Amino acid sequence: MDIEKLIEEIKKKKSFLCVGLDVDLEKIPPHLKELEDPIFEFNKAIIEATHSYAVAYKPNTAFYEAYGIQGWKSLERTIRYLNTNYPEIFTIADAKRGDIGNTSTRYAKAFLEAMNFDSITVAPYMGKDSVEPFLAFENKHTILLALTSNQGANDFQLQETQQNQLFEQVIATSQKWKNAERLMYVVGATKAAHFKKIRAIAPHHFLLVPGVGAQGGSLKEVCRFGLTEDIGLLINSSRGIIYASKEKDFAEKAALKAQELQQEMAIYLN
Ligand SMILES: O=c1ccn([C@@H]2O[C@H](COP(=O)(O)O)[C@@H](O)[C@H]2O)c(=O)[nH]1
Repeated sequence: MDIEKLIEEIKKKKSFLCVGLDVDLEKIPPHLKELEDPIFEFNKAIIEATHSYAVAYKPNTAFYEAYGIQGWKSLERTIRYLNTNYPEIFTIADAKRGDIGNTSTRYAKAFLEAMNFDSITVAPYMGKDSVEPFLAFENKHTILLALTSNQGANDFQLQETQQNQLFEQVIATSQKWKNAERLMYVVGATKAAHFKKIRAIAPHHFLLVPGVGAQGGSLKEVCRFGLTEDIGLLINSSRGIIYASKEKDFAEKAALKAQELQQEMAIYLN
């Protein structure tokens, strides 16, 4: 999907919400567990209930890989369902890959070609030649981990180097790489204090922002400096939406949570 289509969808829905599909069989309603593919059935119900409030879906691959071959099958059915029924919705494989170039190409093929996701999250630690194979895929997007939402971001990303903090170098340097126009960045909502600085280095790039909801990040604080003329934000909430209820009304309750966030977003878009 090209970026203009994503922006068009955001404007149409007045939403820059990304719903995280992090399915844990221990948290889904018991009646679904009797079905042949409970993970897919759960996702399908969540997608049907929330798609009018969301412009993106982000399955974190760990939640599927944890169930072996059956998990991969559920992930494949989920992405196929989205691509078939809602091709206007942006899809993110939150896989956090990255390796020597030769191997990165295979990761890129797996998620961007075979599974046909619109984008994939990538770790920047191995540098340019580990990221460029992802950027080579036309009409696809690479979302580089810049400043993550967890406490451990202090260990490396927020370390002062001679000129600035390490995450700032990641953002500044990666913009010089080939096909950097297809680059986005992950920045945690829990790091709202850094958004002004980030926008000074990356004024136009889209930021994927996890950490609203279960991790306590503030949508309002993120929007204060994060929003751009072309919106430039995708705000993810996973547990806060998909586990709003663990009973039979789970999809209904998820829709209410998604709508709540969408309505707040519509205010900031005005
Ligand atoms: O910095 C990061 C990068 C990725 N994530 C992922 O986003 C979701 C957040 O889930 P919630 O349930 O809304 O907390 C999850 O898949 C994380 O692995 C992140 O949280 N922070």
